[in-house]
Amino acid sequence: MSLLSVRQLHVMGKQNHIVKNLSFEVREGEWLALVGQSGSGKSMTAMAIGQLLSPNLQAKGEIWFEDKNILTLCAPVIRKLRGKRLAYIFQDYQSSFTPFLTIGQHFEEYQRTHLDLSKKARRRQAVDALASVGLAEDIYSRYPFQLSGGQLQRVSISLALLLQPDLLIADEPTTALDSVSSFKILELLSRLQAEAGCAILFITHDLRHVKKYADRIGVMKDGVMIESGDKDHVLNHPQHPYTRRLIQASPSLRKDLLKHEGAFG
Ligand SMILES: Nc1ncnc2c1ncn2[C@@H]1O[C@H](COP(=O)(O)OP(=O)(O)OP(=O)(O)O)[C@@H](O)[C@H]1O
Repeated sequence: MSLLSVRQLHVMGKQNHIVKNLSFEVREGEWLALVGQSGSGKSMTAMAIGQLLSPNLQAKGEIWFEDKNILTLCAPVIRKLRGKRLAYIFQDYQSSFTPFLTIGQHFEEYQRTHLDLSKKARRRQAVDALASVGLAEDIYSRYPFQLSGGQLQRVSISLALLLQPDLLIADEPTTALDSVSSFKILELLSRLQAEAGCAILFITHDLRHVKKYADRIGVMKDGVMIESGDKDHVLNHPQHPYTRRLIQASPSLRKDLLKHEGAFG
């Protein structure tokens, strides 16, 4: 069943038309990857979904989250939705943290806004959340600058999943990490998704990252969705020359594509 339905979305600045007539759906519990090279409008699409666009940009169209058109919601309602049902993790996770607050204080802030729990229960919940992403209890008292990039991104995942959202929007969450940490973060996301049953809208410019985890893929170019479908279908039978070029840019994917075309072409 469809959880999020983006219909004829346009994102515009004063001088530029960034996202053009974009329509797609995210189904309950699925992993949908939005791919495309830098500047194709993936992040602006993600930001429009949570009404997080900067004030100089305007979104037009419809973004249905269950029975609500997000683009018509007022600020307090969208804030509530964003905290509870819809969560984000970003490539630039460092800036999601306040440098002078400990990790525990970040949890506290989030929990006080959205939950009614005792101090003891809040601490227990935070420590359990940290454990679920493989982090020990002592992280709770540390400051963000005392953690590695991989550890900090794990903390932001545990915060994002704390309220068991229905949709997690992950905007290039591994781009700033080395390849070992990236792999671990993707494995972690995949495990947590299976446990929590939430849907993931995963934004990346790297098709290799989606090969293993995504259910479906949407390919964006210059603000337009040029191709979408089941992951295996898109990767093995790309219809658009641009999708083909993206696949060919990765040696392992290119090999698979050639194998398929050899077998079926
Ligand atoms: N505040 C803004 N005002 C005007 N244009 C903007 C603004 N923010 C982004 N853009 C432009 O929108 C276009 C799409 O940017 P977006 O960040 O969505 O691309 P992307 O596909 O996510 O790329 P990347 O993979 O590099 O993150 C770019 O040309 C960018 O310069």
